[in-house]
Amino acid sequence: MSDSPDPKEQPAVNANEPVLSFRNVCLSFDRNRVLDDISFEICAAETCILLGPAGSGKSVLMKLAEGLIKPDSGSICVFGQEITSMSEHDLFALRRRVGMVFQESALFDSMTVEDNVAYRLNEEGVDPAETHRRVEESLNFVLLGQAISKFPSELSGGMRRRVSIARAIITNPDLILYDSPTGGLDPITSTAIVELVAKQRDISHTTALMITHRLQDAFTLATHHFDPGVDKMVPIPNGGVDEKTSFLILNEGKIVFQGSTLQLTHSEDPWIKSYLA
Ligand SMILES: Nc1ncnc2c1ncn2[C@@H]1O[C@H](COP(=O)(O)OP(=O)(O)OP(=O)(O)O)[C@@H](O)[C@H]1O
Repeated sequence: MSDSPDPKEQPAVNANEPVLSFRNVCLSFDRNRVLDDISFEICAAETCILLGPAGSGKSVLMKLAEGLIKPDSGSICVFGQEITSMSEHDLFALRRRVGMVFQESALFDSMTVEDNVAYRLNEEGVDPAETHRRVEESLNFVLLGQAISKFPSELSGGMRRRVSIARAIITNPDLILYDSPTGGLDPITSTAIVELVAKQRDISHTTALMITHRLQDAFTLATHHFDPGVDKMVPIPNGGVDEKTSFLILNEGKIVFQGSTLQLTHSEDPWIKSYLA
């Protein structure tokens, strides 16, 4: 057992400090530098969209944020706590405050949708009636209440992605890490998933880091709001953008852009212009 305090018992999110921060983070595999001097921060209620060509280091950056791998140098703080030197026990406790949506949904095929979504609550020993209520609430949030008794193999790719989001939000996380939540989905299904990301951002104001390979999804998220009145995502009027959504772009392990949607669309940098073209 560790002497350090249980992160779950600490104050939810201090609005004055970043929820996630990287400072001068470097990582090499076999002398091949895959992340080079990465520094950025995401504050409470902000959504950071992580873009970049294949192999630019997006997934590695997310694995570092989850504490699954350690950097060679630099500092990574989650909820103000340095995680690069944290024990597995403390990381485990800290991850209870983080929702993760993995690239391929990563559902347990032998479990029903209900058991998949309930997984973390069951691990924490939450009362079964309370767990069932929260599973229903999470599944209703992702518009999948009718699938509660099904198995993952009975669901479409888009439905599995919804279940994955329901599983990530059931603990009311303070940070959500979305690793390519629309990867492999057709454009219409992708937009439905982006709508859920917007819904979580605009209703629960959860801090988020989202990798996407699809520029269209990134800009849809940046230019739309979820409107609870009509229960769907709508364009922000007058060509507006969401002020809490920003972009981070990697290329060959380096940050080549960091800033707002408007800064991105007005960038004069030749590489950025050709990447967005
Ligand atoms: N465990 C590993 N061992 C060695 N090299 C690795 C390892 N994981 C990632 N890499 C290398 O690190 C680089 C960045 O990989 P990463 O998966 O982060 O890219 P990415 O931007 O997420 O790509 P994609 O868009 O294709 O998912 C790649 O060159 C990759 O081959």
